[in-house]
Amino acid sequence: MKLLEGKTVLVTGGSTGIGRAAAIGAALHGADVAINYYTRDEDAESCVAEIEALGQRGFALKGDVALPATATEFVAQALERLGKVDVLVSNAGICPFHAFLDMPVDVFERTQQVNMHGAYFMCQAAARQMVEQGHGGAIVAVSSISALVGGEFQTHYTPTKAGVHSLMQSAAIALGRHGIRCNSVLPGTILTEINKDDLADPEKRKYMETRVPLGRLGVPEDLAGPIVFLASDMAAYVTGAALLVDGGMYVNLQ
Ligand SMILES: NC(=O)C1=CN([C@@H]2O[C@H](COP(=O)(O)OP(=O)(O)OC[C@H]3O[C@@H](n4cnc5c(N)ncnc54)[C@H](O)[C@@H]3O)[C@@H](O)[C@H]2O)C=CC1
Ligand SMILES: C[C@H](O)[C@@H]1OC(=O)[C@H](O)[C@@H]1O
Repeated sequence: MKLLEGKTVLVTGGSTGIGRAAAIGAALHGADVAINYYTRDEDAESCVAEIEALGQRGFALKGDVALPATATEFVAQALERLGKVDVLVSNAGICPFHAFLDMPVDVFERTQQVNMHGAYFMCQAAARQMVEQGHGGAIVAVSSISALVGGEFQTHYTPTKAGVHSLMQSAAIALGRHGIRCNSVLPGTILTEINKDDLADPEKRKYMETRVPLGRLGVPEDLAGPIVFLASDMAAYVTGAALLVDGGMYVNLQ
């Protein structure tokens, strides 16, 4: 069964990793898909090629989510090229691992701007369009297990993920009357570009694997099903919710 037949889905940071898996997952479920991305044109082009190979329409638009204008332009282009906006997957994010005591101000500020401001502007722009269309919609934000637990080298990052989680809760209230549902997924440790260097240390990787009751780290495709589900009408009465997708890592105390 295709869960997103006839829908138009927008994905930020859709060229690699979790965003790409969500974009392809949405296309597999019958959606036309627009992706935003920031670097590496070839990754974005190959993602669009995969979407089109599945028989769906797709396009990629380069832009920095930290800037409000990127959000308005992304939504405007989606409207012009795909006709409407039904779903936003707010996924773009960075995690430049760094110690707390000597955190450079620019690394701290950029992490807030991309992860938190970016999610806010994108969700607001998509929601404005959904309200204008008048037939509801769904927003799925990629938060993190890090919204709930800390990380020594993520003191600038974890508050942004708690912020995204909180944004979905408040937006669910603000947008419920318009039939727009807002939920978040909370991935555990998923093997992507964002943690390639951090997990290059075999000891660290082994340790992270042992934390997961299901016995392995995640792959981007592990997020596709939960994101498609929350975006779809199967989740018609789900809003303000947060879904851990972590192989059980969060509950693994001992
Ligand atoms: N990989 C993991 O273990 C986890 C990742 N996440 C979150 O998942 C999201 C996606 O990350 P991954 O797929 O893991 O890594 P990734 O590095 O493969 O993907 C990040 C995506 O965001 C885009 N991006 C980065 N800065 C941007 C900007 N300023 N404007 C527009 N796009 C920008 C990149 O181009 C890329 O497409 C992030 O929000 C991250 O915080 C959450 C929990 C765990
Ligand atoms: C980038 C990290 O590996 C990843 O980011 C998160 O949000 C997870 O908590 C992991 O630490």
